Amino acid sequence: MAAQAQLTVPTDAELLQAQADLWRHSLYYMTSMAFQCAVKLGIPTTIHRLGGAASLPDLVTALSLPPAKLPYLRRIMRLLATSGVFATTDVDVYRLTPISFLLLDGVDLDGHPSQTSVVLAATSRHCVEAALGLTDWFRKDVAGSPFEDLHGVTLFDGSMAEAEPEIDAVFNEALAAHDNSGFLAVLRECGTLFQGLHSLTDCCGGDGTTARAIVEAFPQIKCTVLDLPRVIDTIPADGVVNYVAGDMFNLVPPAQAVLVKLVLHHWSDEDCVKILAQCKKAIPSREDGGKVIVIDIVVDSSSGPTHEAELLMDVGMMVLTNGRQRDESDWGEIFTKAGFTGYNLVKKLGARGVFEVYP
Ligand SMILES: C[S@@+](CC[C@H](N)C(=O)[O-])C[C@H]1O[C@@H](n2cnc3c(N)ncnc32)[C@H](O)[C@@H]1O
Repeated sequence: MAAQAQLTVPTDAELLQAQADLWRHSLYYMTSMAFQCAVKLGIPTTIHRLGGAASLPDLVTALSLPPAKLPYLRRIMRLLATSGVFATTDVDVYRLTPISFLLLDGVDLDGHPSQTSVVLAATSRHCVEAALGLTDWFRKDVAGSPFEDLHGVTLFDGSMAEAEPEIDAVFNEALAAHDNSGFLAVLRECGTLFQGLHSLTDCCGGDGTTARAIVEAFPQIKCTVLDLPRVIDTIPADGVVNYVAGDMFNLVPPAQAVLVKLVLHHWSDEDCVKILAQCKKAIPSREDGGKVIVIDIVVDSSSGPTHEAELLMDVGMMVLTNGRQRDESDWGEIFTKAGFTGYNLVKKLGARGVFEVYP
């Protein structure tokens, strides 16, 4: 008979704590919904307009809520303060934290655009219903994500624009806010990556926001943006950036460096290898200064509280797309398979890693 591992039954204290943890895990979505509610009510922007701190009666008045809702608002705000969305020092007075600073409408935070649309998209009925479909999806032999399986459309490929233009607009706004967030910090913290470059192709560069920021900081760099025709055809020529319509799986316009920012986490490993192989064809040898700059999430178990966010983003990718978040060794493997000789993880900024990858 196989030896049985000795079963240690948890103590009363451990089981009582476990029950509280079980409530927390089962009710995490209440935090997401309270967060969505605060964003939809405009609480961060209202606190900002009220001078950076607001009492509950101030909020009720400024938001034109029925006075009878004050005790309920207190309960939502208490939860969100415990989660770090707001800070509270005096009883019933709430202040902004870095999280709520990211949710201000019409306030320029120097390269950190408002993430309101990210919250609205991530907590939308479409995403929540896709996540509710995970169990069915696991039991079915289907290739697409739970989102595709449930809604019959793929995010960001144009198919949702036809089926549901309103929600497609919310998702596209969220994608732009997410992808544009923090790039000026990359230029400030990792500027040496771009110094000395004479040309750069931003692969999947969308409307050119990133490329224009690069040219503004490094005017000697001739920037080209590659994106699909349906994106490029809507961009007016600006005389700053060269816009090329095409398919990265076929050809990436040649340059000394290629930037691939927040693209690869949307794709499978096999597709990442194909995309990076095209990027490699676009650049000169390492001796001639050729390189690919990859900016993407790097899962890192030593990154403290950010690690949980990295894992949530990974499962989020699984529910919504065919992509995934990767740790450094996953990235290294993909770079090698695509034919690169080495890489340097130049810096980790929040959950994002900035890689220099050498041909
Ligand atoms: C996640 S966004 C990229 C974000 C952008 N790099 C940034 O940081 O702002 C994905 C972009 O890839 C483009 N795209 C998708 N498939 C493509 C393909 N096969 N060739 C070129 N661009 C593609 C989409 O049109 C979209 O603009």
